Amino acid sequence: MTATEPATGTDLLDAVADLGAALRQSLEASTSTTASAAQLREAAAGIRAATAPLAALPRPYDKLPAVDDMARAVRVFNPVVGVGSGVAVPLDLRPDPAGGGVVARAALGQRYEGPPTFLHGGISALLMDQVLGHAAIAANRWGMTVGLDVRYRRPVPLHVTVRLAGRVAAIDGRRTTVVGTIAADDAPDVALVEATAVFVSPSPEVAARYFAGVRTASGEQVSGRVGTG
Ligand SMILES: CCCCCCCCCCCCCCCC(=O)SCCNC(=O)CCNC(=O)[C@H](O)C(C)(C)COP(=O)(O)OP(=O)(O)OC[C@H]1O[C@@H](n2cnc3c(N)ncnc32)[C@H](O)[C@@H]1OP(=O)(O)O
Repeated sequence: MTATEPATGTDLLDAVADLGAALRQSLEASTSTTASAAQLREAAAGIRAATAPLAALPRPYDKLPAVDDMARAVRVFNPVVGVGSGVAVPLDLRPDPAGGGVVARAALGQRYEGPPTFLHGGISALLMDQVLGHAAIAANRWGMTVGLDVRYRRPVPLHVTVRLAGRVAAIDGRRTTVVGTIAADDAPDVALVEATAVFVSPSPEVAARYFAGVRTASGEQVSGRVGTG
């Protein structure tokens, strides 16, 4: 393929993922380097120069990326699971083979630091919101978060593989209650973080109002089957 040909499905997705990985490497390096002021300025100039051509081709925020796949809950720029996102881990959530729910493993880097050497508590909450949301979707219960309760039992160490898991605990009308944990992968029964979230499926009228203007890349309306991730 030449540079002037439009990128197609897989090629575009590969490129989105490649740029996402480069952005994450850049963020991780920028938060864990001892480079001099001159080296930092040189890096900043290079990043700005690389960004300019992207910024010149903006996508309206109510038009979904061409490589999103709403039917499979794939959102490439989601800030937790999106392969194209610089801020995402990205978590690779899978069905939990132990039964019910979803699970992911990840070692979290310096860019998510809160207390020195430990994960920021707000990041734990973000990760749990997403993990529990996917557990709801895995049970065919998509909804928007209306409540998220997070208990921090022990700090989550950086650079150590942790296990993030969630499973549906209760269903009541449009409400789905989901519970989950973050734990060291080698001690999965000792929760460092415990979370409970309530997701509510918007009524059709509310969903239509919220998402009426949202379109897929090919111009189809996604109202009523849109996700929030
Ligand atoms: C097809 C798949 C595509 C997938 C695609 C990929 C997606 C992949 C990502 C997934 C993972 C995302 C994870 C991040 C998810 C966010 O980040 S969501 C963003 C943050 N949340 C919000 O902005 C939600 C704000 N809240 C609202 O807009 C409205 O409350 C809602 C949720 C639309 C509900 O409004 P509504 O439809 O008018 O419902 P309403 O009648 O008020 O309440 C319905 C029921 O829920 C109850 N309820 C309401 N609030 C609460 C509450 N706080 N506590 C308990 N119960 C409550 C009500 O009491 C009522 O109960 P009943 O009376 O029926 O017994």
